[in-house]
Amino acid sequence: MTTLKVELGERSYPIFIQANLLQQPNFLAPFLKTKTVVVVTNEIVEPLYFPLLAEALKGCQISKIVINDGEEFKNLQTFELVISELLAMSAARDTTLIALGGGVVGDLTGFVAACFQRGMPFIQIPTTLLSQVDSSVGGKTAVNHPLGKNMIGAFYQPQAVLIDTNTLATLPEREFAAGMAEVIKYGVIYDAEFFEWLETKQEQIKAKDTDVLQYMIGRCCAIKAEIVAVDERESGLRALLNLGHTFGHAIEAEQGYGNWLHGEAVATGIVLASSVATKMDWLQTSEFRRIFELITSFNLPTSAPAEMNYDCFMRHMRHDKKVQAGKLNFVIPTSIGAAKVTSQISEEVLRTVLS
Ligand SMILES: NC(=O)c1ccc[n+]([C@@H]2O[C@H](COP(=O)([O-])OP(=O)(O)OC[C@H]3O[C@@H](n4cnc5c(N)ncnc54)[C@H](O)[C@@H]3O)[C@@H](O)[C@H]2O)c1
Ligand SMILES: O=C(O)C(=O)C[C@@H](O)[C@H](O)[C@H](O)COP(=O)(O)O
Ligand SMILES: [Zn+2]
Repeated sequence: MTTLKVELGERSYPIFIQANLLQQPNFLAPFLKTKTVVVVTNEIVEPLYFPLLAEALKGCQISKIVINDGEEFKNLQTFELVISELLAMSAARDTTLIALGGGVVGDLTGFVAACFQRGMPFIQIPTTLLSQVDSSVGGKTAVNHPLGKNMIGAFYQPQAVLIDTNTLATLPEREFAAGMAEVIKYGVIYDAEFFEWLETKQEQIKAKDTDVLQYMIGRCCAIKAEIVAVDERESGLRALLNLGHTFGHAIEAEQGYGNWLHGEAVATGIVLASSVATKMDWLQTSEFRRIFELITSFNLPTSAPAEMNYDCFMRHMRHDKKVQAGKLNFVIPTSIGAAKVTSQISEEVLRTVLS
């Protein structure tokens, strides 16, 4: 078992990572305020993992809310639907919400928890690689708006993050690869040694070696916990976690949140940001190549949809949350293991990279 902690004073919480965690007796009990629990999940995950969770919650009064599957359902309509179901079942402020699923279920459930009666406790049980390494940790909760990704949300931390790596056994390969984009991100922005480790462990990662996955997920959660503890609300350091997202979110919004997966858009965004960095002479070409090669080795896309030109990107990117005083800020790698946030990118370079 890997145990980590997100240090946020009285809002601190643990992260547990273990194969078969869902089958450990009483693994949830310490984090429940009362014995009334509502599990939010989706139509794909529910038949796979709700029965195990229900077994672990024996003795509690359990209800479940099953939402539609897909990023296009991470919106205000689903938010309202979940709130209405909570009201219909007379959920109260001390009911615990449990998010069982990927980042869509986690982000939406967290936002519901932040808003329902102005805040109720929630627990993250992430079941995709992406949600285990990134979205379940750190308290960014949100839904999308047609005009912009994660435009409506709150910073709201869970009571605990409980990761059963065995759930990855049923995850489609394309979804696993999408999660690898966020994994690679941590190496690029923060940890050169981890990036090198990823380069050498590609085969074991693809083979889903249990120990290798446990270490990889643990390292990502540890980096994220460290960053969030320093800068919970993204006034500085935390913005680095947004590497690739300014371009990536533009791709997702342009596609109407279908077609491209979040991780795929982020992978392409990382390549675009790295390309900007080399053109501005901030990143060596040899390092650009290593980033590009690691991303392509997991079959992730590296170029934006052909129909998206500079103007199209700019139209979406003006809604980016890192806009300050009307200026767009980009996260740009400066070497493997380090990145900076800057608005000082020439229009010419941006036009070249986005054309
Ligand atoms: N809050 C944050 O800090 C943060 C960080 C990164 C990403 N995100 C958000 O996370 C979302 C992406 O998350 P995601 O990649 O997990 O997508 P997702 O939640 O859509 O899950 C991907 C697919 O896998 C299915 N699935 C989930 N677990 C499964 C399992 N164990 N076996 C089989 N199928 C399974 C889902 O039903 C879905 O079809 C995006 O909305 C993104 O914006 C948030
Ligand atoms: O936790 C963070 O901070 C991140 O930026 C992690 C990202 O991987 C994630 O996709 C996040 O939801 C993006 O946040 P946003 O503020 O750009 O909507
Ligand atoms: Zn992301």
